[in-house]
Parts: sequence; structure tokens; C-alpha cells
Amino acid sequence: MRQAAPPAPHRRAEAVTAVLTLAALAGVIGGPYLLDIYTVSILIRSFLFGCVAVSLAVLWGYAGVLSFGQSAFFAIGAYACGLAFDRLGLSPAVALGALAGGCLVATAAAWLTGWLAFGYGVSPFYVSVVTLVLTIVFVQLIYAGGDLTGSSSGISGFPTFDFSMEAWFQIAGGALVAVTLLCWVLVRSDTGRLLVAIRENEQRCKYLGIATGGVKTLLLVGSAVVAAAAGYAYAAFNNVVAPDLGGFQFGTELVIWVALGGRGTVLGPALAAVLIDFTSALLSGSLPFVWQLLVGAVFVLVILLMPEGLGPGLVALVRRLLIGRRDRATGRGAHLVTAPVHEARGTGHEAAIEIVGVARSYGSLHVLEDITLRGQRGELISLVGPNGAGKTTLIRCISDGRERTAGRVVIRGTEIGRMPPERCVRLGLGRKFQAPNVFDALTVAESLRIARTRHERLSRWRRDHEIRLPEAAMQVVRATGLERELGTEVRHLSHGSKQALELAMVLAMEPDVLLLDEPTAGLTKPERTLIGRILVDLVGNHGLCVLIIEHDLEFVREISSRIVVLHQGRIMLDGGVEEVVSSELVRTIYTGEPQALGEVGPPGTEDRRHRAFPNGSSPS
Ligand SMILES: Nc1ncnc2c1ncn2[C@@H]1O[C@H](COP(=O)(O)OP(=O)(O)OP(=O)(O)O)[C@@H](O)[C@H]1O
Repeated sequence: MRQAAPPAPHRRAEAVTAVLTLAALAGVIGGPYLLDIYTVSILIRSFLFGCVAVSLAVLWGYAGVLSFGQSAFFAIGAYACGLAFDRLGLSPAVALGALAGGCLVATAAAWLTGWLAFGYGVSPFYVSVVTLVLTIVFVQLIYAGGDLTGSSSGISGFPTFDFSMEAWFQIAGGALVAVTLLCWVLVRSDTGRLLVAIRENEQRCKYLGIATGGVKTLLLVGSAVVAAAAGYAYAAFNNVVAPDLGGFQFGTELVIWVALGGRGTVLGPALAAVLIDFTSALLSGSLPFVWQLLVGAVFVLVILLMPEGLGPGLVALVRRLLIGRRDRATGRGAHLVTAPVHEARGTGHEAAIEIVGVARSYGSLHVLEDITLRGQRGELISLVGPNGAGKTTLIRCISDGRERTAGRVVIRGTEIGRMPPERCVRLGLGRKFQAPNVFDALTVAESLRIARTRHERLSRWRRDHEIRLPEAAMQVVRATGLERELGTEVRHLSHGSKQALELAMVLAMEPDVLLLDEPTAGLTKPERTLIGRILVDLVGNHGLCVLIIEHDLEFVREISSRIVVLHQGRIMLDGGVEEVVSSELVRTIYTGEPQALGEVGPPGTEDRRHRAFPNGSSPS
């Protein structure tokens, strides 16, 4: 496929990075011949710590995974080196085996951490707790290792590589330059945008079919391997490993360095790690307590005055001087292309969606009972009913297999069972939430690109400026003027544009069944009319099955092929538009008259009546 050329701001950023990289490499090669031996030996350590800080910067600053356990991964690599060299002596096979072994153990530990921390329904803070525990477990294991691990004294004096100080400096410095450059390439790529999307709105990512837990686990494994390799080099250089390397204190120091250097950059944390560790080594001897106090005070000040850290401030300044405003750097150059149509799922004869006997209870509260419903291709089914009737709960039960307490949901012939949202979505489901559920920190183009993840693999090393969209999504983007806003950050869009963007993102997945929860909430009359026209076209010309929750009965009347009335968790009526709209039962449900239903209507039905029948008009 032909690739679009990157826009000018990107090319300038790449040129600036190339110059910085060459300058850094020149410093790394020439530095040890200009600096005194003490400075060189401290900087070697600082460079290796810098590698770990950069890997944490990607993990935390971009993907939002705050890990205190990078020290444990670092120490795993260090102990792999110390143990192997101490027990087996130094040979190329042992050296390579120890490096591979350290990385493998770190991979296993990171994978286990990810499995524990990124499971279904787990709070994002849980990973911080799990990684904290990891450091404690690691230190306890080392203590319990007795003679094998050297317990609290660690291992020292083992044979190691016979490299000169200059060579160590060049290896450690070169590693820092390489890790920083690779991470910079990653975070600027489409995959880097995906990491930001996960940090910003993990729920939306899942409903775009992205297995966010898997992505975060992979990233954690990658950062653990970088940390383990740095730990290996640290042990080989220093000839000593100790339990403190894997402890909570070092893990927290790494977090502080990244916070000071700045989340959302990779250069900031690299520089902060080197500068703070280097200065610590120089000052902690003469000013042991004052120095710690000083670092603590600066940390508090930066968090208060520059919550994003020092790096982003400096980067913004450099960008303004060299490149221009941020939006221009991230958004310009993106353009839309119509994507080829993918093969339809299923046999084509089955129902688009089939709901059989679905129920949902919260303890003794039965919110949904025995819901049975079928939707075909080319049908627009409106789900109406007063507040609290269970409409949103039904949408949740359809789009997340773990929500319902009984019944079956079948999408294009496949039962969803207990599938999480990202797997339901892959069966051909698209869900738009009531309030716009978008990525505020991304541009419109980036959001649409992320929405195509299910169909197009995201690049790990570059940004694709060509956004390929299916006809239906393209229609929404064009009709609502989003085409002219491709470079705009979503946070700057109006409410209506955000609603349209979310709809376009959902359509970009090429769903067969579209679930819409009050898509016109908060929209103006012309915007509502436009969305209505688009929906009718999606159903008529693209064959989608749309299930829409709506309170505006005029709107429902104009667009629906069928209306389903839900009341107190049960389907009261399922029929054609005129039949339902003129139904006495519907009027009774909305006005809460007890006679017709043999019960008292739910509280607050007056308000609902006004929402359902604008201007107080009757449905008939
Ligand atoms: N997590 C929960 N725990 C307990 N009860 C819940 C929970 N979620 C929803 N409910 C209850 O389920 C009922 C149905 O809620 P739901 O949001 O599905 O109604 P709705 O028809 O979509 O209403 P609205 O039109 O106001 O959005 C309400 O009584 C609500 O309080």
C-alpha cells in the first residue's frame, strides 16, 4: 500500500531528533576521554538507571500504568548476572545465558503481574499495588535464598567482563541513547497513540474491540526486559548485587525521576534520571540529609506547579521555537480515504441479533426479566420506556457477556456467552454511549485511526496519515463537518461534534449491529435531524441493524422500523411505529396511571412525560 508522506512539522521533529541523537552519541563516544574517572564511573550507573526510567516513562506517562516494580525487574537482571558469573564463571555461553535467563524471568514476572493487575473489572490503581508487592516479594526471596543469593549482603567480587571504563561508558551511554530513541519512535507511532487512548479512556478502547489488558501486559513485559537488561549491565559493571536494587525505595525513586522529568515525554525522564542520580552521588556524601530533603522539596514543587513535570514544559518551548503549535504537529497532514469493504460475517440468513430470556438482577432487585427480542439486518428498533425501565441495562447485557444473570444473546449466529466487551465487539457489535465517550487528548484523525484497529494493524514505528474509513463512517464525518477538524484535539470539539465523532468511530469498526444510547441527547434540532437522516441511511443502504434508546418520540417516529416499549424491566409492547405510538398502554406507562397497569407508576414520571413527548404533545 502506498504510504502518505509525513507532513512538514513531523519531518522537522524528526530532523531535530536526528541532530540530538548524533550530539548525544558524540558525547557518549568522546565523553570518557574528557571527563575524570570518578565522573565517568558515576555516569555509567546513571545511564543504566536512565534506561529503566525511560521504560517506565512509556509505561506510566503514555499508557497510564504506574508501576513501582521496575526496580524488581532491574534486580532480576542484576541477580541473573551476579549468580551466573559467581557460580559458573565467565564465558560467552554463561554471559549470554545469564542475560537471556534474566530477561526470561523478568518476562514471566511481568506477565504474572499483568495477569493479576489487568483483569476484568480491576481498578487501574491495582497495578501499583501489585507492583509494590512484587518488590517486597523479590526482596524477601533474596533474603530467604541464604548462601545462594547472599541474603542481605548480596553477591560481590564475581568475575566479569574485562572492559575499560571508556568502553563501559560507551556501552551504557549508547544503550540509553538507543532505548530513548526507540521509545521516542514508539510513542510517536500509531501504537503510541493507542497507548494514550488506553490511558485516556480504556472503556472506549474495549468497545472498539481492543484487548487493553493484553496491550498493557505486553508493554509491561517490554519495559521489564529493558529494566532486566540494564540491571544485568549494572551488575557486570559494578561486580556487586544487593537486595536494595529490587526494593520499594529504588522503585519509588524511579517514579519520582519520571514525574520530575515529565510524563508524556521520553527525553525528560532520561535526563532527569541521569541528572538526579549523578547529583545525588556527588552531594549525598557531603550533604546526606539535606540532599534528600532538597529532592523531596523540588518534587513537591514540580507536582504542585507543573503537574506534567519539567520535560513537557521544555518540550513545548522547543516545539514553539522550532516547530509551531502542538495541534499542527499532531494533526496536519491527515486525510481520509474510503476503505475497501470487508467480507460480511455469518451466513447472511441468521438474525442480526437475538436476545432470549435475558434477565439482570442486582441482589433482590430484578432490573430486567425475560427479555426476548430479535433484530434483522436493515431494521431500526427503538427502545423506549420511562427512566429506570432497564433500557441501558439491556444494552449493557447485549454488549458485555458478564452482565446478564440469565438468558442468551446471539450476534450474527454466535452466542456471546460470558465474553467481555472487546470480544462481543469482534462479533460485529458497535456501541455508542449516552454521553460522548471519546479520547479528549487525541485529535479527530488519531481517534478515527484507533477506531480502525480491529481491521488494520497499527504501526509501531510510524504515524499513518492516511485514515481509511468505511463508507458509513465517512458519511458521518463528512456530513457533520468533522472532515475539517481532523487535526483538532477532541477536547476542543462541541458536544454535537463529539457525539458525531463517537458515532463515526463506532461505524469505523464496520459493525453489523449498532447499539445507540440516546445519541441525540444534548443536540440541537438541526443536529438531531442530521443524525436521524444518517441512521435511516445506515439501515436502508448499509443494511445495519440498529437498536436505539430514545426518549424523543417525535424522533423515534421519524426513524424507526419498529418500537419496543420497556417498563419495569419487561417488554410491554413490540410493534410497528403507529401501533405503539397510538397505544393507550404506552400513554399509561408514561403518565404512570395506575389503573391500566394495576400498579403505581415509578416516581418522577411527570418529567419523563415531557422528555418523551416534547411540548407536552400526546403520542397519538
Ligand atoms: N449497578 C447497579 N446496581 C443496582 N441497581 C442498578 C445498577 N445499575 C442500574 N440499576 C438500576 O436498574 C434500573 C434500570 O436502570 P437503567 O439505567 O437500565 O434504566 P434506563 O431505562 O436506561 O433509564 P434512563 O432512561 O434514565 O437511562 C434502575 O432502577 C437503576 O437504579
